[in-house]
Amino acid sequence: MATAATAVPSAPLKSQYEAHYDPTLILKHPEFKLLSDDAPELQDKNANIACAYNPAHEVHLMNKPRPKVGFGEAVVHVKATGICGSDVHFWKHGAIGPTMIVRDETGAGHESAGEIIEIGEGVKDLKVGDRVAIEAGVPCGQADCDPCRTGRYNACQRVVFFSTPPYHGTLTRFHAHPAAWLHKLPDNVSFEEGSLCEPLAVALAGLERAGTRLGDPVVICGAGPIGLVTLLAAHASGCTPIVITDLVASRLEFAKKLVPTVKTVEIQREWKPEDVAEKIKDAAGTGLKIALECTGFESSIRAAIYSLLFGGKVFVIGVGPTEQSYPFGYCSANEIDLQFQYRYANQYPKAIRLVSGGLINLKPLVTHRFPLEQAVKAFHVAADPKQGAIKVQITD
Ligand SMILES: NC(=O)c1ccc[n+]([C@@H]2O[C@H](COP(=O)([O-])OP(=O)(O)OC[C@H]3O[C@@H](n4cnc5c(N)ncnc54)[C@H](O)[C@@H]3O)[C@@H](O)[C@H]2O)c1
Ligand SMILES: OC[C@H](O)C(O)[C@@H](O)CO
Ligand SMILES: [Zn+2]
Ligand SMILES: [Zn+2]
Repeated sequence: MATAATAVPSAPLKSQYEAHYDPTLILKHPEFKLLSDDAPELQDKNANIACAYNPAHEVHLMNKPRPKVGFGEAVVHVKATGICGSDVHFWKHGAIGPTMIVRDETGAGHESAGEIIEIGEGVKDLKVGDRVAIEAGVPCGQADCDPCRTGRYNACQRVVFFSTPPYHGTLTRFHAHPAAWLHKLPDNVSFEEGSLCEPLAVALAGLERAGTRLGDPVVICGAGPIGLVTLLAAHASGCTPIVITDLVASRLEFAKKLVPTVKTVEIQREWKPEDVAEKIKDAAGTGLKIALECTGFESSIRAAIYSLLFGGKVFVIGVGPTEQSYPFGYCSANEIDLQFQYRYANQYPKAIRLVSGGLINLKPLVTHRFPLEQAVKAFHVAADPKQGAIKVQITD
């Protein structure tokens, strides 16, 4: 497989930033403006409408200049974008961890797919009209970058991850992207499914690094979108039995509809992790080898630790607070491995093959759809637990 280092076009890094990715250039651009509810741009299908959040915890539509295609790039008409929990988190809380901080207007969205409408010089494998999934993280691909050189490009320190501050996201009508990070969609994979390949890529990266195998008994902690795509992927890869936990009954019911054989554990907040672990073990009916942790909460990670056999592995996909504590003595005496996932590398082609080949059906995950002009409404639905949304999609 080609590594990131060979796949990235050889345009100088600085010019890539200058061309499209420097948010200060976009914000200072005369065409950039926030849109009122009656703005004429909302009626104009050529306007590059985007959805943005800011440090005042507002979410609104903005108009961005239409991107010009650069060397090795394509302009994509974005047709479908899913709202990720991190989009909502950036809007509501203004930061994720100590480094990703919303300091200005920041365009949302990194789960997108669309149609190519313009091709830049030097692009050989794609053409106008191609349908593509957008891999939102664009690593530097430079020879002096060890993660890029060795194919673990999710660790690239110079990555431009669209929608993570300071970079605007792909929840916009027109988006210029390096062609090397666009993945062609087969005819039987819809734009919505293409956009859902992003959370699927997270789950696949987790399963790959967790080392799950055919017949492995596993528990998935948390039945949010990430837990649910992890469930679909674990099921497709032959894990059995699969137990899934959540605090919310409706999410477990959703999991059961996706994979009827899954065993569910509805956790009560007052239960101690050791008690949760007993319920998980009871539900499994057999010793568990791997926990795929999809909440990031300490109590859930602790429960996962206690639920496994000697030599088991807790694989943490969830993102939690900067500091947490774990039962060291228990992990040590029971050889429990603890492992983590940060985004993904080399997963999009696999995700697309799995969807196209019929092994993973992502369609049922979409519970709500809104047109681009109503993206703000979509954000409010995604952020309100009472609405029962799993994946909110914005289409154009
Ligand atoms: N590693 C990565 O690269 C990566 C990428 C995307 C998302 N994530 C993280 O994955 C996690 C899940 O994302 P999501 O979009 O599904 O979030 P979500 O908040 O929609 O879902 C989390 C689910 O966990 C449940 N939950 C909370 N506490 C629990 C507990 N103690 N036990 C069992 N279930 C519990 C919630 O009820 C909810 O249904 C988040 O932490 C997110 O930041 C990580
Ligand atoms: O799916 C990718 C994740 O949402 C991102 O890593 C985000 O959480 C921070 O940039
Ligand atoms: Zn995300
Ligand atoms: Zn790099």
